[in-house]
Amino acid sequence: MTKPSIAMAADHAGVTLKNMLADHLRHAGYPVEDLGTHDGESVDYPDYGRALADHVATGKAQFGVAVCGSGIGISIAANRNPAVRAALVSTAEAAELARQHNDANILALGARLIDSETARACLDRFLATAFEGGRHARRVDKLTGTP
Ligand SMILES: O=C(CO)[C@H](O)[C@H](O)[C@H](O)COP(=O)(O)O
Repeated sequence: MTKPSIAMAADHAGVTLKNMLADHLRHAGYPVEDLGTHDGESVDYPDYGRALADHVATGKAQFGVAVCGSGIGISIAANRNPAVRAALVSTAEAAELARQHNDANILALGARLIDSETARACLDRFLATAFEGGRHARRVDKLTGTP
């Protein structure tokens, strides 16, 4: 089965975790596009959150992974795009619910608040879980103003 394409972005605080997760995904056979940042030089998370959101919203990638120190700033930035549902999670259960109930299209992680094994588990569960639809579709539609 064809694997969905994944775009990834991080600020300086998230670059190490982002790179580790990109390697993990490539090893598992996912097409991955890395939108940066690429080193530890201080950068601004809104720039990366916005670029990732644009990428997902325009269909260049099916899903996104956003990482900053807490995951908060970059998820706020990504969620300013109305086509994006970025979910900041710290457990695999939350990652599963983000897909099942919210049809989240970006997974956000806080590199300073989560260990790499848990982050990998969150990502794997996120990508393995389908949107349930049904009553959840009505609610997701309301997020974008669809009657
Ligand atoms: O947006 C954040 C906080 O909600 C992220 O954790 C950033 O990565 C963080 O603010 C960066 O902080 P730094 O002191 O400039 O490394």
